[in-house]
Amino acid sequence: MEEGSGRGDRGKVQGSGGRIGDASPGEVAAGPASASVRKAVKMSETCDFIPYDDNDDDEDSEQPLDSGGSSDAPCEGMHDTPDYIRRGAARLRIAPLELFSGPSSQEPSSLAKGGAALETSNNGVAAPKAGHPEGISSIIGADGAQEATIGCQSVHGTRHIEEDKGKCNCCGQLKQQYSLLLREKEECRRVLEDLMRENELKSRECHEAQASLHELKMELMRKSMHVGSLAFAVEGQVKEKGRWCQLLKDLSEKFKALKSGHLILLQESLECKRFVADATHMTRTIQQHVNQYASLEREFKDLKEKFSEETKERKDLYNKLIELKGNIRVFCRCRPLNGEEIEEGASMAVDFESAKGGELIVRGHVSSKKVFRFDSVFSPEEDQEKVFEKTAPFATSVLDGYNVCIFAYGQTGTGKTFTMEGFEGARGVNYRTLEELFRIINERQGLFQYEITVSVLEVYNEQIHDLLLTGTQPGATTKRLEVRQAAEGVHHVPGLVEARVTNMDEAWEVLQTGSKARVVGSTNANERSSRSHCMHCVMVRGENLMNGEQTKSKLWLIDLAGSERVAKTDAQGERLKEAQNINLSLSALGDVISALATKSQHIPFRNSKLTRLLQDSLSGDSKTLMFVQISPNENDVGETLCSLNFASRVRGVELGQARKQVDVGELSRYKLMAGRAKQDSKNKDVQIKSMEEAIQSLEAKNKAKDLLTMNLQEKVLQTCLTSFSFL
Ligand SMILES: Nc1ncnc2c1ncn2[C@@H]1O[C@H](COP(=O)(O)OP(=O)(O)OP(=O)(O)O)[C@@H](O)[C@H]1O
Repeated sequence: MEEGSGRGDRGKVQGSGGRIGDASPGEVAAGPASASVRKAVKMSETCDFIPYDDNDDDEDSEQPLDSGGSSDAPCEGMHDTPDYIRRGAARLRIAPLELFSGPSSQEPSSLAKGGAALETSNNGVAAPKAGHPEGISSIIGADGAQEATIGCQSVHGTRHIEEDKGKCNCCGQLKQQYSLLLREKEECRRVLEDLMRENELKSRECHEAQASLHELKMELMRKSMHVGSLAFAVEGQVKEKGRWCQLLKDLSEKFKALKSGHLILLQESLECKRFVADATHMTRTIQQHVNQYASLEREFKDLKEKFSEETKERKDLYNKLIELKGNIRVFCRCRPLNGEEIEEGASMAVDFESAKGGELIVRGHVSSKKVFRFDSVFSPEEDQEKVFEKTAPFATSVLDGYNVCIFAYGQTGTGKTFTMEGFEGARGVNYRTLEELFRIINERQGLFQYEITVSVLEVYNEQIHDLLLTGTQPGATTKRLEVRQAAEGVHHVPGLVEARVTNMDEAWEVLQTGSKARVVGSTNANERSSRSHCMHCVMVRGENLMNGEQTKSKLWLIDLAGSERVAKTDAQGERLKEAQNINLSLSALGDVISALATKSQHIPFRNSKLTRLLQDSLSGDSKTLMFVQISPNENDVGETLCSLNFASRVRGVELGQARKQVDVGELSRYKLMAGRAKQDSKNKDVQIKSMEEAIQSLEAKNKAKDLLTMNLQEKVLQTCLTSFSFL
């Protein structure tokens, strides 16, 4: 009983230990064995006889575990059937056979056959070699010993039956054995029941396992699908990754480029920082300069005002100086004896050596001498330059806005044209005055603006001709012009050509054009004598850029016709008429100048074309300079005295006739007059000198201020440039 119980427990333990649900695929193969066991049990329950058939086992073993036939366990799974199941199955089949076939019906051969069947069974299950003792013992184990004993007893019993037929003691034993076997059978049945329960349990477990397997398969399928989708997703992700990798690569390159750009920008930013620092510095500097500029501008404005005031002051002073010297000034110039005169042995009628301080002594006939005093006396040795030194201030007056008239008066051939025009290498007053005008204009550039026009005309036989009209030939009859009064104190000649000139070359070209057109003829008095008044009119329009003051002034440069007396020339007819007209105009000019000098109420400008033309430049605060040209020739002394008398009249100071041989009283009176005149002259000279000094100092001041202004302007300009170039 204990053995059977032990076997049953063992099988139970082993069976429960081998749960299909928990088993590996090899363990799941135990399913067919359980099925065969179940089959065997059912059969034993019905007929208590279980025929052993290897094929059935094989079939069972080959039959899939689950009805769905989805078992993966092949027939070889049988080889993996646990031993306890095989042993239990073998036992269940064999023992009842031996017991129920019993000693009554079974032969020892059948027992042997049973042993052989056992062997076969063992072979079929465990595959040991037939009859191999180790195989049997290994299958049967400890229980096998009992069975063997039973077998032996059966055999022995059989023998006793054969030997001792009818002996009942054996029956008792057999009954005991039988009862034992019955108990064992019961035990086996219980085991079987346990096994069946276990089997059912296992079946349920199997079903559960199948269900779980199915679920697992479904899960697997889902997982597979999921994996597929995941694979698809992964593929997509891989592609995406590739794209991202490419993007990353591109981004890396971009990043590199950006990094290098960043470095460049960093450097640039550093430079910019430096620039900003510089800019800040510059801004401060600019601000300083702007402040400086503002203060300079204020200073400049003040200077401008001061400059304007001082310019006016200078102009007034200069004008006063001119006025002190005389608005009507007379310079006497004597030409040298020409070659012909020297050849003829002509002697000098003019004494320059004994004359001093603008005095001129003319030796008259019968040992008489006449002293003349002029503003300046130029001996034959004094050149054009020396003459112009004293003439130049008039050019300044013109640019200051005063009308000026410079003319040469004298007998034919005394050097009027030479003084006014001169020639190349010895330019006269015309050229030099214009040159001086342009020099001063350039000097005043930036402060004043000037516009210069030049007209050239002649007055011949009391007719005005424009010498700049094209096609004008010497002696040809040109359009007659008239003098018109445009406004109070403004006279002009309508239709007169006014050539605008901007430099000396242009101006000189215009002057030359006019000179060439001048009417030239010959007289008995001189081989080349002009019988017309050649007049150059220079119009100056000026603007003071500091205060906007505008001026309009006129400069007349006149080479008058010869002043010889009609009687001396022996002129007749046309020449006589010319001479009379010349005398008329010159006489009218003398009258006008004389009236101006004596500040007469009536100035007879209308007596001749010449005086009408010169009206603006002879009246008011105009300046007049007369060159009285004389001949040194003793033979011309009469004409010389006439010219000098005329000039003296013009100057308004007539020292009177100097007599060499005069009584003491008369002499004393003349000496007293001369002394007074000298004193007056000296006082005037002192005044003039002090005024000149004042003017010079003012001019120096103005120059310094001009320089300062220009420097300031340059500085401001540089600052602005610097600012702009930085920005
Ligand atoms: N200061 C001088 N020095 C040298 N030569 C002179 C001087 N003055 C005049 N002459 C000469 O005397 C000559 C006559 O001069 P010019 O023709 O200028 O006289 P004029 O008064 O103009 O005569 P006209 O009335 O006929 O025009 C010229 O040859 C000139 O060169």
